[in-house]
Amino acid sequence: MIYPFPATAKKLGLYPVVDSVEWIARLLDAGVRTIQLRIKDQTEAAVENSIAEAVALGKRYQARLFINDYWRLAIKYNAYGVHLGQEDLDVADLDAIRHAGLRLGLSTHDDAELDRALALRPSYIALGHIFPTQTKQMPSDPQGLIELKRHITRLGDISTVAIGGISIARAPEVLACGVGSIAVVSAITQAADWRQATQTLLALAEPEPQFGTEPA
Ligand SMILES: Cc1ncc(COP(=O)(O)OP(=O)(O)O)c(N)n1
Ligand SMILES: Cc1nc(C(=O)O)sc1CCOP(=O)(O)O
Ligand SMILES: [Mg+2]
Repeated sequence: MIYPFPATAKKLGLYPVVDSVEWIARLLDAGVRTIQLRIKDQTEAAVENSIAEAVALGKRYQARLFINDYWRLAIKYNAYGVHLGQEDLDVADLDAIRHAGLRLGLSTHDDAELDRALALRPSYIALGHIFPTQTKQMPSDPQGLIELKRHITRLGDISTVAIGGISIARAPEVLACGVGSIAVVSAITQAADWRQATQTLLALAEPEPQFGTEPA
């Protein structure tokens, strides 16, 4: 029997994905309460301090801080959660993450990946990439809104996150598909005015109330 990962809010709201502790600090201060530290292709030694600081900030702001990829360090510093992609799944120790009580978010890009993710009973499922993105080279085509809606319908009560090419202009149509969260990189980090962009996206995404009111 596969035991589920701890639940998170069904609607995680605005979910910025950023590559530094500086971004984590400024976005938590701006009111963001779901966020991911995504540092790519470094040694564990090189990212350890950043992960420790990000987790401490997440706790100080009572935010949902997910660590991308570096699941061992996420366990070591007791992060709120870990985000893993399909390739990460081939090497990560999911039992260790589950036993440590961390939430797990999983990337998916098509029905086969969705089947695999569902079987693992994660805390949320990310659906990407919805639109073309300049932030990451993607091996697949964008899924678009019709596929997003189909996946959301299939996923029912599971917490869902849409990612990939989501701008302020496109956020309303993505949210209208019923997804619980919009994950964004460039819409905030490349914005002419990141504070204004963050406030606009926070208002659009309307997250649920914070800790204490969500499922254990
Ligand atoms: C919320 C969210 N969704 C998808 C991803 C992508 O994760 P992954 O497929 O593991 O790719 P990398 O981010 O590791 O390049 C994500 N990070 N966050
Ligand atoms: C990190 C990442 N993962 C994706 C996926 O589809 O799995 S798309 C993506 C990049 C998203 O950046 P932006 O908001 O700038 O398009
Ligand atoms: Mg990954």
